[in-house]
Amino acid sequence: MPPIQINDTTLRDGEQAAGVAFTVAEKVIFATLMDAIGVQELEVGIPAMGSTEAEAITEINNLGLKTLLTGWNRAVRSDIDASLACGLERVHISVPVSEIQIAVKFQGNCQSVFDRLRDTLSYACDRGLYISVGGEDSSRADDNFLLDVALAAQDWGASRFRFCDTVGILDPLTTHKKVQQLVSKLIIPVEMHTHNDFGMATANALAGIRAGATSVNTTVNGLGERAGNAALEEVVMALKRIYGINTGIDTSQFKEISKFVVRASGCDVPPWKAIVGDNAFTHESGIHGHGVLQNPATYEPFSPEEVGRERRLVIGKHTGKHLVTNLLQQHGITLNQTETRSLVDAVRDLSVELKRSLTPDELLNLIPNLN
Ligand SMILES: CC(=O)SCCNC(=O)CCNC(=O)[C@H](O)C(C)(C)COP(=O)(O)OP(=O)(O)OC[C@H]1O[C@@H](n2cnc3c(N)ncnc32)[C@H](O)[C@@H]1OP(=O)(O)O
Ligand SMILES: O=C(O)CCC(=O)C(=O)O
Repeated sequence: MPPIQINDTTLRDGEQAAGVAFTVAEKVIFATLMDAIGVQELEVGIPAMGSTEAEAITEINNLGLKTLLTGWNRAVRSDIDASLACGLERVHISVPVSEIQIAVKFQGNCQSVFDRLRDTLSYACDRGLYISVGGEDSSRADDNFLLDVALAAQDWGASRFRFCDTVGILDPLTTHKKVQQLVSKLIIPVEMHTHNDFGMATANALAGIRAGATSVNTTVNGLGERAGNAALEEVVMALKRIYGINTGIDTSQFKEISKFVVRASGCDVPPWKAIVGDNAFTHESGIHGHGVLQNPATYEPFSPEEVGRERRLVIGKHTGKHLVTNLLQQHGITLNQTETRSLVDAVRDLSVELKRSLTPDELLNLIPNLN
């Protein structure tokens, strides 16, 4: 498969998550962190939103980062002016392509999609900008209409077309079919933009890549509108580990960047969240512990260090004798078989009572001889 470009939109679609509002300083730090780990492109915000957003974008643009910076725009000339005022050299222009979106935005006038696109594309082209075009709600659009819009965008100077599953209604098989059709007819690259309303944002992003898309939108932790977007850490690790595609991104900083976004957004990630969740490399169950103690690959798809994590073995309701014995050995304690079995039973009872795993001290306190 060809190289894949990550175009992270935490600063645009990530921040559109209800209740999230990054400060200028947070946006600048985030962009610097993403640049440092080698993310190729950032959708850096919406210049037309006004002065604070424009200030953040301008400040990031002035840093001279290696990562490419793209501003999000409606098909409106004043939006392009706002992007230019921030010093951006790359703009993304979005047009609605489904019947329902065209109805609410352009009063059902499909010709308006082409007219506005042509107008803003020529306006941006005349100013020497790199232009990406997005088909908002591509997944619910008529396939022929979507293709006509994408071909028109290509003819009028767009350098990339974004396929958007705006309300996250696709599954990977349908995504593959739709994106393959688009890719086969276009010369310009196709970018995937997927939402997680049915929990398939990452899977659909990957399906689009399998179908020939060469760019993909992500957000850190999957932060984004409603149920969020395809998560940076999931897409990059799946590309690397499932398809053998190295994006060149330093994945060892994923946990640190995830923590930064948790703090800046005020949105925590659940313990079971892939890659960055607290439990992603934590083992408690007896059978898993028994396996991991001999060979971690029995229950880990890749090593935690690869994404800035550490393996944790904890004692709890599901723990068996091997894990308990291992922890006791670390404290220089050896029990016979009967004592170990009694201890495992006591661990189960206390875990149920406390409704959590036990600390090492709590485990040691259960040993009769130590009480
Ligand atoms: C699927 C997506 O994520 S799309 C991106 C969504 N992101 C955001 O909306 C976040 C930032 N948005 C904003 O700050 C504001 O919406 C602004 C600055 C862009 C516009 O603000 P306002 O002038 O107050 O308009 P408001 O937000 O109420 O309505 C949106 C307007 O944009 C128009 N519009 C929406 N999409 C497009 C488009 N792709 N091209 C052209 N016009 C569009 C709507 O028809 C409506 O037009 P109207 O002002 O003539 O009625
Ligand atoms: O870029 C576009 O056209 C819209 C992107 C978007 O946020 C979406 O469709 O959910």
